[in-house]
Amino acid sequence: MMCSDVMEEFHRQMLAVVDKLTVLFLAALGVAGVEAGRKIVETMSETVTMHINWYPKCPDPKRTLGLATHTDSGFFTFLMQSHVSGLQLFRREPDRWVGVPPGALIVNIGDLFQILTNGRFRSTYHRAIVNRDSTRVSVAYHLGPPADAKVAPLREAVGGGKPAYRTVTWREYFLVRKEAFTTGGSALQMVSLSPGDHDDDGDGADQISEISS
Ligand SMILES: O=C(O)CCC(=O)C(=O)O
Ligand SMILES: [Fe+2]
Repeated sequence: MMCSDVMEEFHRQMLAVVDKLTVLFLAALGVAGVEAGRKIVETMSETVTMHINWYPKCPDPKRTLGLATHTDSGFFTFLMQSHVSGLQLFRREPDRWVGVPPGALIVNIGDLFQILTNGRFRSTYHRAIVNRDSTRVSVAYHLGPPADAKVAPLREAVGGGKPAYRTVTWREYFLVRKEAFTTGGSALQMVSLSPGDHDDDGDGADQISEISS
């Protein structure tokens, strides 16, 4: 079997999982009917990118990172990793880094899904550390909308309240993230409709990186 065949088969299988999972996420938010959910899922899986990350071993792992602290910007990411651990998730109360057991299949919520669900599902800060003795491989399957599709909080997620975020396209949101990256701010706060109210939208990756594991 050629590599492209394997990737296509993987993609086909992943879309089936995405379909099931998204319908469940949306049902939890009260999006009426499977059909309405399916429509959103279709938009959701229009931009798929797959990253294969390879982390070389490092003689002094404390002095570097394999992948710096970030949230994924799209809707969500499925992350598979080899038997070598390295992925860490940022958790609050108390602020700390939590290691993910090797071999676990991770589903990371991205920023656009946080916007779509009006903050009911929250994106996760994560990073990858390197290993002294072993190289590590991970496969990230990122899902997002077409670059110019408008993403706004779903009516069902807003309920009787107010939308917490303004409408953005992914293309536009990339620029906001770039600005946040250079200023050390939080991109989600920058598209928030009431910035002061979202303290848990993150302090920006720079500050979080300071917190030791
Ligand atoms: O290698 C990992 O475990 C993390 C990869 C990741 O966060 C990404 O590709 O966005
Ligand atoms: Fe990531």
